[in-house]
Amino acid sequence: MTEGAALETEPEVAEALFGSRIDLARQYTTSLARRGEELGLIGPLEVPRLWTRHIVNCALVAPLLRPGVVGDIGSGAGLPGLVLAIARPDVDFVLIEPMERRAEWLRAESNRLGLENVTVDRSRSQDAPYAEGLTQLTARAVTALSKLIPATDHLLAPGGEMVFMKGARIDEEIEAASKAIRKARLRNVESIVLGEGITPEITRVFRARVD
Ligand SMILES: C[S@@+](CC[C@H](N)C(=O)[O-])C[C@H]1O[C@@H](n2cnc3c(N)ncnc32)[C@H](O)[C@@H]1O
Repeated sequence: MTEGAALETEPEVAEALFGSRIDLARQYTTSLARRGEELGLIGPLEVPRLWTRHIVNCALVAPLLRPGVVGDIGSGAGLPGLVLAIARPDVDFVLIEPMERRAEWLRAESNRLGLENVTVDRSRSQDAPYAEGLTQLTARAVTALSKLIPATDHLLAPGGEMVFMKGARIDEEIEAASKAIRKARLRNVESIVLGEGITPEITRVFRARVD
């Protein structure tokens, strides 16, 4: 058994989320558990709860993605970008991360895992031009919606979607971002809860569409 598998607390949930890609998810988890703290990617308290709080929590977003190119803003350790790229080999991912050491980790990990659907762009979202536009954007723990929306809306193609993971105060954040939401002309704004009754670490998502 790998260290990643040893950290798994809900094997049946993991298999439902990752299917035949479960071994890749285990390899990534093992690697993050071994090297994440030393590389400053995760705090020491996160290792024992890596699987539930981070891997499963991110993988719950996978069913919301559609074929196309997803930009993951501020991927850091690869959360949610690498987890989603493992769960959804039918979707292409651009991991947009400005910090050199983190971008290096993301490149090395995606190569090691053989993820052909991942490219890494070492830049800030504000400086990352995608002429054809991205289909969807994901982000987790980057910044408040009131700042994240104006820093990312230019990256989306018409009809593209923001799918941002948020904490328990999501509704307050949406309220505080009302001006940014109007300015970016976001439509179908909603807050979604994923994983209820499946895992203790539910995931909250802000989803909205651009015209
Ligand atoms: C707190 S970490 C979260 C990392 C990861 N998403 C997670 O959930 O563990 C925030 C990350 O956002 C990145 N970041 C900050 N500002 C950014 C920007 N303007 N564009 C893209 N990434 C940014 C940081 O370099 C950092 O890796």
